[in-house]
Amino acid sequence: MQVAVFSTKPYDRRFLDAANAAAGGHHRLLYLEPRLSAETAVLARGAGAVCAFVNDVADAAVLGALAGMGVRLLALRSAGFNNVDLVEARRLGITVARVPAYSPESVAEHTVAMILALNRRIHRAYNRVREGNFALDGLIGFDMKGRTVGVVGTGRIGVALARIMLGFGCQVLAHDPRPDAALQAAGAAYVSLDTLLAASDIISLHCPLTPETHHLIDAAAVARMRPGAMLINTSRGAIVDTLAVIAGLKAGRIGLLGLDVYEEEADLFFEDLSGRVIHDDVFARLLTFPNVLVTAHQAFFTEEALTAIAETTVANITAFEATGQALHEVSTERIA
Ligand SMILES: NC(=O)c1ccc[n+]([C@@H]2O[C@H](COP(=O)([O-])OP(=O)(O)OC[C@H]3O[C@@H](n4cnc5c(N)ncnc54)[C@H](O)[C@@H]3O)[C@@H](O)[C@H]2O)c1
Repeated sequence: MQVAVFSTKPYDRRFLDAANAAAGGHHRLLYLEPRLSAETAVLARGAGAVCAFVNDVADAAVLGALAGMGVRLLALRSAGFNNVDLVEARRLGITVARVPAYSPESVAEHTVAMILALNRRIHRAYNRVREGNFALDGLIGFDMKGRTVGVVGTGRIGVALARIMLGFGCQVLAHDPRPDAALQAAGAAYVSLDTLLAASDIISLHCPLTPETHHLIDAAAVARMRPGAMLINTSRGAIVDTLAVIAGLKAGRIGLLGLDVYEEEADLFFEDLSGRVIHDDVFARLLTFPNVLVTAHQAFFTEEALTAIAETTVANITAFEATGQALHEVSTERIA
């Protein structure tokens, strides 16, 4: 099958080529650097399938253009699918497939890296030592053992993080409309979101971005947090109202903030913009805080995750070509 692969970097090509070759090399993968958008959709002409990533846009206009060119499959190289208009895809007869689970540990372990780096001020210590400043003032952290960690969303990634935190000797509070019995048995306590926000030293977000979770962390949620609490978002940017969080940082309500995702990241992340002026003043303000650590949507970025993403994506395309059904279709009940 001919596949137009949008938003590709050299590493995407390496892993997708290997997965395609291992599966028999059946697909012609046309690698495209641009993001999928209304302007770039035309690049998919001639392809039966489009492969897209987290900041590609598959709204009604894009899907309409793709359907008009004969595209029948949208294969996402991600677990999240908040960037796709599923109702419109179904109406147009475009199957949407994703990679539901590709190494929850990759994201959970990056979350732990952010928690520990912020706690022990590693980002500041690294710069200090390089400049010959070996003073410790301002670098005081806290023992993780005995602290309360609130995990919002205990699916694959949230459970993996919760288990690591239990291993650190933390008390784990969880919030999810579908509690995980095994995690409960392992020692996590399910509570309301308000209780979790009020009782946690560290709050980590692992729910999907949906209309219900959009700006889940808003000014009211920030006001409920413990003064000085740590907030980590490695899920999707728009779960957090960035302006509310900046106000929380300025007020000292949020003591430490770790972001791997940002609500307006599409114009920034995955590109080298080091020689340019950042026009996003909200993002630029975030970078000025000494107690904020930002990584550019890299939580998934491990050998294991990239291998699994590529293999499942190729398997989705192969199955769709053979049977008309992808292995991991975004189920229709998720549309309701
Ligand atoms: N930063 C990265 O590189 C990266 C990589 C992969 C996934 N992600 C993000 O992580 C998210 C979680 O991934 P996953 O594989 O664990 O997904 P998952 O589907 O296994 O788990 C999501 C959990 O969130 C719960 N949930 C839904 N609505 C909720 C709400 N309002 N409050 C609390 N919980 C709620 C669900 O019941 C489910 O248990 C994805 O949706 C994606 O946005 C980020």
